[in-house]
Formats: sequence, C-alpha cells, structure tokens
Amino acid sequence: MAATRAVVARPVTFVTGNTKKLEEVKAILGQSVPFQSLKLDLPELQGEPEDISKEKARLAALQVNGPVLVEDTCLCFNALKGLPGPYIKWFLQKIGHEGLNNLLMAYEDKSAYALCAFAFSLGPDSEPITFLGKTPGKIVPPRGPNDFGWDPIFQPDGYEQTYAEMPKEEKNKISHRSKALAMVKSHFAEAGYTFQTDTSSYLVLTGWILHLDKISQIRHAGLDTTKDWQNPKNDWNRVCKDNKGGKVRRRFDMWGDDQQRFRTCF
Ligand SMILES: O=c1nc[nH]c2c1ncn2[C@H]1C[C@H](O)[C@@H](COP(=O)(O)OP(=O)(O)OP(=O)(O)O)O1
Ligand SMILES: [Mg+2]
Repeated sequence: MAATRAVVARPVTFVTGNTKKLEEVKAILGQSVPFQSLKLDLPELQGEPEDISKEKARLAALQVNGPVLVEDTCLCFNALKGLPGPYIKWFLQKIGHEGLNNLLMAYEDKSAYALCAFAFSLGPDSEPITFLGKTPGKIVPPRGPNDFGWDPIFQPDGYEQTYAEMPKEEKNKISHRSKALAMVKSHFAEAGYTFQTDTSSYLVLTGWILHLDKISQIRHAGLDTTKDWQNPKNDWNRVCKDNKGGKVRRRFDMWGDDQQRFRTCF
C-alpha cells in the first residue's frame, strides 16, 4: 500500500480573528494536527457556507504563503430558510440575543442548526478542501455565561442546557466545530502530510507526530502496518533510538520518492 504523500514546506497556520474559536480548535485538535495560529480579520464574505470558507482559505493562503486552515460559522434558523446563516456575526452585533429571539417570534418553529465549514489549503496555488459539521438545536432566550457569540441562545437537541451553560468539554464533544474537526483529523491521518520547519519536520500519521530531523530521506511516505516491523534491522533500530532518545516504541514501514522502503518508529 505505497501511496504518494505531500511534503509541505511550512507548518499549518490556523487563521482566525476570533480567540474563542482558537481556544476550541486547540482543545479539540490537541496534538493530532500540529498547527500555529495567526490572528487576522479575514473579510466577511457572502454566499454558501462552503464557498465562503474556501474563499477565506484562498485569501488566508495568499497572506500566509503556506498551508492554512480557516473556518466559517453559521447559525441557521429553519423558519427563516437558513438565515441568518453566514451573516450571523452582523445580526448578533446589531440586534443581540434578544433580537435574534424576536426574529422567530412570528414562527412556531424555533429549530435551528449550527454549521461549521472548515477549509484547508496547502498553499496559494492549491484548491482548498472543506469539512462541514452540523449540530441541530433550537433558539431559546439567553441562558449561561455570555462569553462566546450566540452560545447562550443555542440549545442543542437532546440537551437541557444551552451551549453557554455546558462545560466546555461537553460542548466540544457535540459541537458543529468538533464534528467538522473530526473530519479534518481523519483527513490529516490519512493524508500523512510532512510539514517541514526550519529545524525539523513532522510527519502526521494516524494521530502520531514524528520528529524527522534524522530521517530526512523520507519524501513521500506510505504506511503499511502489515509488513515485518517486528524484525527491524539493527542499523534502523539505531536510527530510531537516536531519534527518540533511546526509546523505540513502534515501527512502521514507509516508502520514499523512489519507492524504496524505509522503516521508522514512534
Ligand atoms: O461556537 C460558537 N458559538 C457561539 N458563537 C460562535 C461560535 N462560532 C462562531 N461564533 C460567532 C462568532 C461570529 O459572531 C459568528 C461567526 O462568524 P465568523 O466569520 O465565522 O467568525 P469570526 O469573524 O468571529 O472569526 P473568523 O476570523 O474566523 O472569521 O458566530
Ligand atoms: Mg469572520
């Protein structure tokens, strides 16, 4: 199962102007996708959520000149055919929680959904790919701390608490953001990108991060867990030991540019 994997010259930058989003993304991704963040107010665009997110990624990739992750969040009222949707930021800013509740006054149906559209781009010349996460719920009069957007007025289906009333860990288990990020994580695990930095590079495979300072010959890596990793050659064993400070934990076979097989461990 040798596959071609991308080697990327820079680490991923998550671009957002919203520190609360960043907090959640950090908590949800943990160590699964190594990233740095950049606080930048990207333009508020119009259109369908997926297209907005892709365009945000294109603009961010141009600014960063490297791989970027961005997201756009919508709050959609079913009675209003999905509005305010991507325009929720302005609605929230202008009319607040009370105004948002009032918008639904004329309707029996208070149901809504939170939608997160992440977009990942490998760089300015790459077409971004998107990952959508959706959590259904309803719009209620505000309850709970008012420290993140519309959290106090969104009560997810199956819960008695609003997002704002829930402990953060609970929200992060069921949120629109965590659902989209679960797909981002799987994508990174499957793609096995190698992100190079000045001093080292990281290979992301099935949630593990490998420091590859000493294994520079790996250009494109495929993964095969079925090969003879229980019997590593002594010299490879030594490289692994050097690389991990004497600790060999697990080994996998990999393939380089020239389809030669390498072995590594973590
Ligand atoms: O989980 C959330 N819970 C409650 N409120 C939320 C959430 N996630 C985003 N929000 C708010 C922020 C902004 O008022 C609007 C989305 O607009 P959106 O353009 O995606 O966010 P933003 O401009 O704050 O940050 P960014 O620089 O990443 O575009 O909904
Ligand atoms: Mg925005």
